[in-house]
Amino acid sequence: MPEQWHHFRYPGPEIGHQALTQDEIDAFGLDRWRELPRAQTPPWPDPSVVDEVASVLNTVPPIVAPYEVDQLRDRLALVADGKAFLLQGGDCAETFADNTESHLLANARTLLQMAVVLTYGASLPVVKVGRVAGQYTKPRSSALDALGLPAYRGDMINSLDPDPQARIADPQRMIRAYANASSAMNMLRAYLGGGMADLHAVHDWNKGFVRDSAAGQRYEAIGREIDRAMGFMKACGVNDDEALRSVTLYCSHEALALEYERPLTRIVGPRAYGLSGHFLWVGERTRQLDGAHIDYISRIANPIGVKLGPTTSPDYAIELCEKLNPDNIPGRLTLIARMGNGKVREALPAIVEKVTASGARVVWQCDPMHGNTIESSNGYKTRHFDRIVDEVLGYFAVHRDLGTHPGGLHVELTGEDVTECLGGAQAIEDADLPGRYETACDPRLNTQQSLELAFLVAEMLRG
Ligand SMILES: O=C[C@H](O)[C@H](O)COP(=O)(O)O
Ligand SMILES: C=C(OP(=O)(O)O)C(=O)O
Repeated sequence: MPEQWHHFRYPGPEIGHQALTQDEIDAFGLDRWRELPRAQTPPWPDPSVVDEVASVLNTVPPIVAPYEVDQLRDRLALVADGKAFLLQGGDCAETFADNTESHLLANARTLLQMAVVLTYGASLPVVKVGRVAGQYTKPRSSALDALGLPAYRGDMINSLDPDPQARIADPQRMIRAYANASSAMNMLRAYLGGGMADLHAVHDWNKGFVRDSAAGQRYEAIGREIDRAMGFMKACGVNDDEALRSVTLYCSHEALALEYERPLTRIVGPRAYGLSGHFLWVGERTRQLDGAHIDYISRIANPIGVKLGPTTSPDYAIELCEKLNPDNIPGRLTLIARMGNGKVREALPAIVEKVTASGARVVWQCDPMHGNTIESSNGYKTRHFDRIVDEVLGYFAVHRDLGTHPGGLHVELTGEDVTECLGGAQAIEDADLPGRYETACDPRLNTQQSLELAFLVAEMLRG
């Protein structure tokens, strides 16, 4: 492993305790993005307020710790090597109003249930990453919404309220986003390390409206098998395995508002870490090779991801690997295919083939959501479960044909009983969408649909 990737373990030089000269700081190039072309820049009305906010964010304690970031990169290295699976999911757009204990726990429970289904079904360790504690920005296709108002760009930037004043980008929202992200992470760490994720409690995650569904019943059956296996282990004298009692849930979000990311980036020892989250990704609309976002993520030590839409060329993917992972560190780079079910079978193979032939060690991940967005007959932005499943099937088929590891799944989901995506065992139809359509941006899978998908993926991994 190259020297600069050696782990940075506590106790080591602590954040903020290093006396670096300005030249030494500049050498990290963390502000180079400011001179580069940039898509989806938040329309801040007054740059001086952005600077004031940055000076606050510069000194706050970070949301995650460098050693956790290193640990996630190591776990993702196992995924790159085909020895683990990456499950990433959560809200499309987190909101301040929904940053509640019940919402966070519902989402975490859904991820835990999916992870149990995958771990049990596929006998593979599952690395769990939430779209949580920072997923407060959204890239938009258009600067104006259907009402002609400035588009909602995520709670970190403006408000969802359909009011011209509320839609003005407000830099102070970055401080609220930071506060909400820190409290979310604080609560999740406490619950997941403190008994909620104990495998002895698998049945407790299967709550009310899910328990009675077909997916919930199937899950209960796995829960009973796990109970039996734990009883067996106990009888054998294996009683207190920490791995069965707590779970590490890493947090992730799109690195879109660089005015937020930069002050939360800290130089620790020989490297810079983006400490707003463990895993940061760059989206389909901001992945220009010479653009600001790719430059920023190239300079931090975090595990990072880039979304790849159907127009991605194999050459672009190679250049991306060279730029973002020149040392070819496994676990550093995740390539997230979001091609659409109609395109994945034709667009993905050449990319996987070329990247594999180059020797680049990446994590492959499938986002079956973002290429499958449609408008329902009654005007809702939605996705059909069948198309989501079909993209996952296509993605697995591509990897099976090429002998590569279909390393992970990236989905927008919620632990609430929403009606945002069509289909699934509940057979949600257009007319059902208004019932509980609560997302601030894109439609999410509800818990039952999420579990159904997890069962399908587990079967494919086993196969
Ligand atoms: O979540 C992803 C994007 O922000 C979203 O799909 C863009 O949505 P829009 O096309 O409604 O702007
Ligand atoms: C905007 C997103 O995805 P994409 O960049 O793939 O459209 C997202 O994942 O929130």
